[in-house]
Amino acid sequence: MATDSPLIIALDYPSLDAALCMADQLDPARCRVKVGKELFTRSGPAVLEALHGRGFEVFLDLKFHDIPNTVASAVQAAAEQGVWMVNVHACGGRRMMEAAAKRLSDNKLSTHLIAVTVLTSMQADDLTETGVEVSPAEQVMRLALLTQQSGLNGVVCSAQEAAQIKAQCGGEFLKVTPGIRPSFAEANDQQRIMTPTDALQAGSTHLVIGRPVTKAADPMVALAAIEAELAAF
Ligand SMILES: O=C(O)c1cc(=O)[nH]c(=O)n1[C@@H]1O[C@H](COP(=O)(O)O)[C@@H](O)[C@H]1O
Repeated sequence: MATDSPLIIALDYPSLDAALCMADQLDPARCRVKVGKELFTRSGPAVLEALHGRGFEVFLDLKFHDIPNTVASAVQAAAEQGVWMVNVHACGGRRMMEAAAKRLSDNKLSTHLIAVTVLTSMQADDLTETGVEVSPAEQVMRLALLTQQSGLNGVVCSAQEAAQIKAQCGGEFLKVTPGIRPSFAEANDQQRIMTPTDALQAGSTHLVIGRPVTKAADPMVALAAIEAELAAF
């Protein structure tokens, strides 16, 4: 089922049962869901079948980063399982991203392909330790432009960088932003955060939200509070 909601709920659970227990409380008309490394490593493609069977559009977040042929083949495998979106790491470089995008278009696969720029858990000193001497905002912009030139549909970035990416890459280029923290939620391990409304105002096209909903005392109350905030936007 297609939805025009910007919300993507991260199903970061250690088992298929736990993930489906959450999914069964969600409405595919009101959000998409994200399957990440922990859940996919434990449950495999069965989780994709189960979520598709419930009508959800799925973002398969495995952040591929490898040589071009390996990443292109992994992206093709994901798309052939019908996922709505899949991602790679932009720091894998132009040839890796171009190979992945070409593999999708050669096979007429319409899955959205996006690239992670700088993880929302990172700050300037984390980048410095990896040899990147520019600020997170500069590095995100550099990788966003590279991603666009490589033919991908958008990036994962923090909402703090969404406005600049919108200005340079345009409104159609997807800005998928994790690190979303409603005022009632803790930051946890996220560093570059923003509230849902501020994120949309800044130009985010999709908001990835995990623990503020999934670890809330009542996940549905937390989700309703976020939806109410966005409805007023
Ligand atoms: O690619 C992602 O989805 C991602 C990229 C990034 O830079 N930061 C980030 O937090 N994520 C994912 O977004 C989700 C955020 O979850 P919460 O911090 O619980 O809201 C997690 O599943 C992360 O793996």
